[in-house]
Amino acid sequence: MLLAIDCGNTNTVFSIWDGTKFIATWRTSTEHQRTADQYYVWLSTLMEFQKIEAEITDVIVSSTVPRVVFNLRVLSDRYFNTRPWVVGRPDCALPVDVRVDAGTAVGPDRLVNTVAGYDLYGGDLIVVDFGTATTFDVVDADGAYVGGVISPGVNLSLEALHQAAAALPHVDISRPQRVVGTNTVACMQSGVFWGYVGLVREICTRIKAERERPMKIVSTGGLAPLFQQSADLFDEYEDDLTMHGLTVIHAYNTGRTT
Ligand SMILES: Nc1ncnc2c1ncn2[C@@H]1O[C@H](COP(=O)(O)OP(=O)(O)OP(=O)(O)O)[C@@H](O)[C@H]1O
Ligand SMILES: CC(C)(CO)[C@@H](O)C(=O)NCCC(=O)O
Ligand SMILES: [K+]
Repeated sequence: MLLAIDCGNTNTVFSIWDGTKFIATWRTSTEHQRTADQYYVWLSTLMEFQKIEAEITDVIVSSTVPRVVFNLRVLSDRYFNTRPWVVGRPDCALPVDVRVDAGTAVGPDRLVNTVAGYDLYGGDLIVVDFGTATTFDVVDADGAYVGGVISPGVNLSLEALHQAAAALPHVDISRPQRVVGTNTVACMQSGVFWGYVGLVREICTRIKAERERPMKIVSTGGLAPLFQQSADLFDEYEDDLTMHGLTVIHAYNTGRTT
């Protein structure tokens, strides 16, 4: 079975893929100090607890944090006796082209989202991922990643207000009832929530205009459903787009589904 690891700047997600479905998914915070042994203790405890008797034969990693890759490699070598596929490394081929300025190291999560989006919906796509940053990945008609947009993430925006202004509290995002807030928290939520609705709509409209063609918009990431409720921002929502992309890239490189 395949262990797929999606390491973001905030959270790292581990999923086990049996060739047709994910049989388990676990999330932990991303910490580059965590060693291979620590990962294994954590993983094996959860597997035991959930009575999952999966024999991991393959590992694939997408990491936006370069420093964690070393320990994930050791985890794979030492405990699963397999060399991991690492997205973005030359020996891990992608089923799509990457057409960007020379020397640009595109975030592996964005490449994986591109592959996943193209696999599920075909080309001429905008993939919007609400993670630490909110990214827009533009997928050409032939599936190529051709660039995109990086915006500050929703939680990051709220946190920045709290960090920079002495009187602004820590606030969690939610959809405010009204635009005009009558207390500090409501004012902050309104600014970020409705500001974000506008940001997403404006960026997608401009991408479509710049490319002069209709494009399907696919959203993913923890906060995507919150924004989908409020307006017709997206055509599709996928809760585990990145994980799906990892299985596609693994199959492309090995010729096996698991
Ligand atoms: N209704 C909600 N309100 C606040 N936060 C939410 C809500 N729903 C999901 N989340 C948050 O969304 C996050 C999941 O998003 P996702 O995994 O896409 O990105 P991330 O882990 O924050 O970022 P990265 O992938 O860059 O590490 C979780 O941290 C969770 O706290
Ligand atoms: C933008 C993030 C942080 C989103 O996770 C990640 O994709 C990244 O670190 N990207 C590198 C720069 C780029 O994608 O062009
Ligand atoms: K993510």
